[in-house]
Amino acid sequence: MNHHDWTHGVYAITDAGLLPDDARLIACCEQALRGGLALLQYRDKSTDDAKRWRQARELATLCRDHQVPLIVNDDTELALRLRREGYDNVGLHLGQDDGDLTEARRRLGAEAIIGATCHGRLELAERAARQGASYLAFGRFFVSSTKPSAPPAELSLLGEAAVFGLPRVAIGGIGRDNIQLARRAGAELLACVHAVFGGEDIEARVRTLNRLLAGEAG
Ligand SMILES: Cc1ncc(COP(=O)(O)OP(=O)(O)O)c(N)n1
Ligand SMILES: Cc1nc(C(=O)O)sc1CCOP(=O)(O)O
Ligand SMILES: [Mg+2]
Repeated sequence: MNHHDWTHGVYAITDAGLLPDDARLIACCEQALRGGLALLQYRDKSTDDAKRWRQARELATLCRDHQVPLIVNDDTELALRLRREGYDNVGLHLGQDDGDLTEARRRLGAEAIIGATCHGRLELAERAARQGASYLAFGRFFVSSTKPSAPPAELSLLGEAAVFGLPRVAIGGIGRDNIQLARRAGAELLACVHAVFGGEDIEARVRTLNRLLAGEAG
């Protein structure tokens, strides 16, 4: 797939509470894409497979139109099914309990973007890098209303993780007040749910985050 550089910038993650139906999900993601995303993640914890397939496929089409990769959270089978349909812009994000990364890499192929949750632990990052991760996600760094139970991590970890030579994602409470802090600590990708989808005028919200990342005042 021809896509923009996905290794730097705003990484938006969907939330079924904030985007409760297909129309809102697609309209809000389109606004976010217009604001300029490096990556978009489809994160839906429901067990409604038909809905998940329908929504993920629509998002894959939308992202392809914007030349942005769509990352499917948790679900290797769903990512694989989309790639087999020809959506080569689809990747996968795996947490520590979401299945085997080596196996996912084998099944999705060398080109697919596969990210791994590493919480606040360098040994998890080392293992994920060895197993073929494309990026390493650390967090949560700040208070997250989306996932208050996520274990906390120190910003200094981001600098230490440079040793793996993979793009570093910061997640957890990232927004306009702290995005520069996380960037300066070493994160190339700044993952946000609430800061992107938790209010009106999503395109403007993403543009503000991008301006802050570019070092301009928000
Ligand atoms: C970019 C990114 N980083 C971390 C996570 C969290 O993954 P996980 O620990 O599997 O938790 P859930 O998101 O599945 O609740 C993520 N999704 N994306
Ligand atoms: C999905 C997720 N994972 C986290 C982790 O630390 O692993 S924090 C988080 C939620 C991020 O949402 P918000 O930007 O609204 O805080
Ligand atoms: Mg998960």
